[in-house]
Amino acid sequence: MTATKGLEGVVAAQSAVCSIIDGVLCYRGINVDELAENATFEEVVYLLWHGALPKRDQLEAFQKELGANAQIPQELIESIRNFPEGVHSMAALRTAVSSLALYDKEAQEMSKEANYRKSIRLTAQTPTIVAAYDRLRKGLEPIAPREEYSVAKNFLYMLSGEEPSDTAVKAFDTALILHADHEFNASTFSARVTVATLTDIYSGVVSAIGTLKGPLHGGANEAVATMLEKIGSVNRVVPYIRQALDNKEKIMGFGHRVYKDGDPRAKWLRRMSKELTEQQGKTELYEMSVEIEEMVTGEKGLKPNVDFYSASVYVSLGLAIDLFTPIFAISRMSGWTAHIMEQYENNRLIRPRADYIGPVNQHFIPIDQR
Ligand SMILES: CC(=O)SCCNC(=O)CCNC(=O)[C@H](O)C(C)(C)COP(=O)(O)OP(=O)(O)OC[C@H]1O[C@@H](n2cnc3c(N)ncnc32)[C@H](O)[C@@H]1OP(=O)(O)O
Ligand SMILES: O=C([O-])CC(=O)C(=O)O
Repeated sequence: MTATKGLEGVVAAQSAVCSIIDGVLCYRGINVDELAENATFEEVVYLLWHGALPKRDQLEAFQKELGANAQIPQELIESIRNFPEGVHSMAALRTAVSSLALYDKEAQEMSKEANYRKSIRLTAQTPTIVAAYDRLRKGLEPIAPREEYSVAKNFLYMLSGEEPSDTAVKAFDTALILHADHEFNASTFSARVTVATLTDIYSGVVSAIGTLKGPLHGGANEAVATMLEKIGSVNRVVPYIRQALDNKEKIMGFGHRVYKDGDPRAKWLRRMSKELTEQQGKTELYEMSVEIEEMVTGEKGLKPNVDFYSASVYVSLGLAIDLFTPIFAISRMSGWTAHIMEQYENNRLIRPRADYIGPVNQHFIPIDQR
């Protein structure tokens, strides 16, 4: 048995949720470019879960359902209030989402209908958790979600308590669409491996959150923002990137396991980054990003992935850097749950083999003879 390192190119299962074929990303067969241009995040979530876009009345009912399920239990708010100071934002999210299961009477209920209801609650409550966490750590009281607001508007509203601008809501909504699903990425795969044991949906999404946290995956958007902060100005880009490349360091936000010719989501975020940084008078952020792209693509042939320009988009929206990966999770919760429901529908335990390379024919040696 020989192993394929990192399972590169291995087709692990069939799925009808999301495809990447010849560098084109589709959700349920619809090009993500069309969705980013025309859809709302709620329509995309419906599409991922139901396999087709909602009709008007279905969408209205769906939006209502999400709005009505966005509240989180007061016990959870008190628990987040008591989290130790300075904990990692993704550790906080992982624990908080895991705790949701403790207050959900249906947590262990495995019917298709119950898993759908839990997917609604998870997708509606995750933004509320992230906003509550951000306010509580600042010594502020959480702001209750408004039932009539979209997921994007509600989240921005719950962070500040102020009505977000239409531009901010639109940009954030598009970012949520672009991050919603991505075939068998690492976090989705861990969710599927987890639930393939027929454990509950909460266990699946908690595995996924832990996986998304890493800097080679979702954690890269925070790492990009930290790099932009460290670089500080356009004229420092070349020496900074030069040194990083010479030291064989990875430049965060570049490269991809599947896309070798560029991530189709990056062009959207690049455009949004240009527009928003101009509006916010933070054009240097965009200029630095473009300069980094030119250098990394020019020297290494590596193209920006979804995490690269999302960093300057989120900075322009005034979001705290360590919320960037939790924001990714807010969106990806829809994809994780779509995949989990698909896995339950046609389940088989996921259990590959290892190519053993350790010692053989070893024997137990009594402790005083070792
Ligand atoms: C939402 C997402 O998860 S998108 C990805 C987010 N992650 C990042 O942006 C982190 C930076 N990028 C990377 O680490 C990688 O490109 C990954 C993890 C995305 C893909 O990894 P893999 O498919 O395993 O590629 P791998 O890490 O083997 O890279 C292949 C070669 O390109 C180089 N390389 C890949 N990405 C980068 C990078 N960002 N900067 C510098 N060099 C890189 C590697 O060093 C390696 O070079 P070598 O062959 O000389 O050793
Ligand atoms: O697919 C991947 O490997 C990572 C990625 O881009 C995503 O999860 O959006």
